[in-house]
Amino acid sequence: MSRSSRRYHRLRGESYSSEINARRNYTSTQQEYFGSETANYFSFDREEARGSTHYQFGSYMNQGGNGVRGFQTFQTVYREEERRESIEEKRINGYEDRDIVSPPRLRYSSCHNTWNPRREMGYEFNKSVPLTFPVQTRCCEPKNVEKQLVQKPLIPLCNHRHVGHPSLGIHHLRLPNRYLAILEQVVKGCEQHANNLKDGWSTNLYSLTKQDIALYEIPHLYEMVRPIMSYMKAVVTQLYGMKSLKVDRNQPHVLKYSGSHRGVELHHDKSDITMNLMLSHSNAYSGGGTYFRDANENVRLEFGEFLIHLGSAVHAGTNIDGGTRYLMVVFADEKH
Ligand SMILES: O=C(O)CCC(=O)C(=O)O
Ligand SMILES: [Fe+2]
Repeated sequence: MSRSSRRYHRLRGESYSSEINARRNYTSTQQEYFGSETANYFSFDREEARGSTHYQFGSYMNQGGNGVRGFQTFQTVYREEERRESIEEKRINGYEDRDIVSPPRLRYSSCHNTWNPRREMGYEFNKSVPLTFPVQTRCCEPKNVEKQLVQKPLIPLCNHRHVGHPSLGIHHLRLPNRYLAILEQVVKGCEQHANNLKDGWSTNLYSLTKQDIALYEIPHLYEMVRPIMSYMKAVVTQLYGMKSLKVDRNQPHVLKYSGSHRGVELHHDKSDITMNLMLSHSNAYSGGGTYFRDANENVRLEFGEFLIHLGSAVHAGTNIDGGTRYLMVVFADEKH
């Protein structure tokens, strides 16, 4: 094993944890541990080290290269992995743990002070909750690491996936179950409200969507969706690395597609970020969906699922063929 290949050693992310699991049952001799397979397994290049959570224990192994040292080092890593898992459990149970750092923020703010989330959307998000330890790296040492460590705890993401290439910044997620009952109330409340309006759903809020109601018109609904708004905003700020968001008084608003108003043509929104939450069950209408031109994908959300995308992403509301489709839409801007 060359000196340089010993220098950096990886311990991070999902792919790694399965390797660690495999190692739990690993009962090798110390010679095996230092075998060439292991050397490759642990080594990775400087570029990959940049911004990754990893442990530098190359120095241990360099100290005379004696097997006992190496083995102890592995034990340390193993214990760290256990600690990581127990933190993950705590977070899922709703504990706050201020040691947990958002990887994208740490990664980018430490490496590129001028990082612009809209320009560089291509970073990877773990499918489940991304968790890391704050570990300073030799090659990219954050100057104000103390400041960065005190951050908001991460919001657990439900069923997160990218629509199209991650660089498009289009996210498909689901609301946690605790919010779902509210959504049915929103549809009912809007219908009741529209029945009392002269023009029904045609409030002329937005020219394209035609049938929409701003929830501030229905104060009890506005209050009801407040926690959902907070949740979605927190997800947005986390995903795009933004400080906070501001919305105008038409947010959130509810759209209704029915009868001759079946969809909206290709367009982009005037917002920085758009959130689009499905209020209908998918068997309540046929056809429909949100079509993203650059991903060439029509996303047919299930009840309680939502899309987050840049306002600049070109998209359309695909025509429904029958039934009624309700959405709650939020146009938001980044607050600097
Ligand atoms: O109907 C949809 O899925 C998209 C709605 C939309 O694009 C909008 O309200 O701006
Ligand atoms: Fe839109």
